[in-house]
Amino acid sequence: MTDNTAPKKSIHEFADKDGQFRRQVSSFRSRVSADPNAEFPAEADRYVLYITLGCPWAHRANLVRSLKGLEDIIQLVVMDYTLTEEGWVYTGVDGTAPCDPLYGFTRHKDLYLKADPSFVGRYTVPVLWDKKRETIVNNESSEIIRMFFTAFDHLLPPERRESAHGFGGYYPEGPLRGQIDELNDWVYNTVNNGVYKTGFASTQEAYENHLYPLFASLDRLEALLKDSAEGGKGPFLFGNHITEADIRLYTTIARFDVGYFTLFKCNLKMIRYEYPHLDKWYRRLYWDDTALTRGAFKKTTNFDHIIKGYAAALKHKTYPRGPIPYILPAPVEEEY
Ligand SMILES: N[C@@H](CCC(=O)N[C@@H](CS)C(=O)NCC(=O)O)C(=O)O
Repeated sequence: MTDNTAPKKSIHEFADKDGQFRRQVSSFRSRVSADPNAEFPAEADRYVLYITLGCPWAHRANLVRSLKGLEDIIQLVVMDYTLTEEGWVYTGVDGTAPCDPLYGFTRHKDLYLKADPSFVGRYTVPVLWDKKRETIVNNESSEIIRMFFTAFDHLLPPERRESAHGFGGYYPEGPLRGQIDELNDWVYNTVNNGVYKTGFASTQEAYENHLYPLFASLDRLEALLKDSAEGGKGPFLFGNHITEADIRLYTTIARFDVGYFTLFKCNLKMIRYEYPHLDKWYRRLYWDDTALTRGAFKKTTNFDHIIKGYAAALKHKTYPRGPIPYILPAPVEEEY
């Protein structure tokens, strides 16, 4: 039997031998907890979030950190957007950190090896680091955002606590939770990770096998948002409130026209021209600066790092300058 997942010669060789891209399973899976006696209790100035601004998975964590107003509680470290043969590195380019502020490392790899000298695998972002125990708590974005939703709530003003929002929370208890999970599941497989399976495919067959399901899912999301808006349910995926499903979809849609369409050949349709409801949903989130988001979507979206990061990952010598503008203006009231 062929071992499709055998070690690769280059860090930039993303597809396995059969032409398919398979995402590595995250290794550090502990949780920060509100319980003061837990192994990783939620405390101010104890945890550090390591990211690059190009990465959509890291973006999820950065976005929820901002949405929740955890900026003064969880430290943020931003690395260079260029994936090198050594993995993510520190260079200080374009406003990124010159080196790791805790240990002076110049490679992200060294943080993984500090946590576990025997670690083998890809040195991914995001990473949530514990300064006290000097180890990685978790490197799986879907779990980091769930911790951020609730674990630090006792350190936040009452209106920012998940419990204050009842059924309007990001991942509320009750019937909506199952619906969010269900949507997350197909969106992850065909959209969030679907763009990677399409863009990193190294055979025509693998590319096409993921391209069509990706656009079928975008069509499905467009229909869902159209129904929701026309049925008066509200502008978001589950009505009037932003949920985890909006957050997880946003970081992919923000990269679509500027990165996946151009560089990953996900180019059957553009969000801005062919998906009016999806585009309106996206623009509403990005441009919002009300108390609902306090500008968190725009603040955490860096198109320059996204475009340059994807071009570098594919080893392109140039990066695309279009489409201009990177995002269309905020929707006006008549559009709602
Ligand atoms: N399952 C992880 C995936 C994270 C991931 O794959 N991050 C990419 C950047 S977009 C990475 O760090 N890649 C480095 C590499 O592949 O060497 C999560 O959602 O947190």
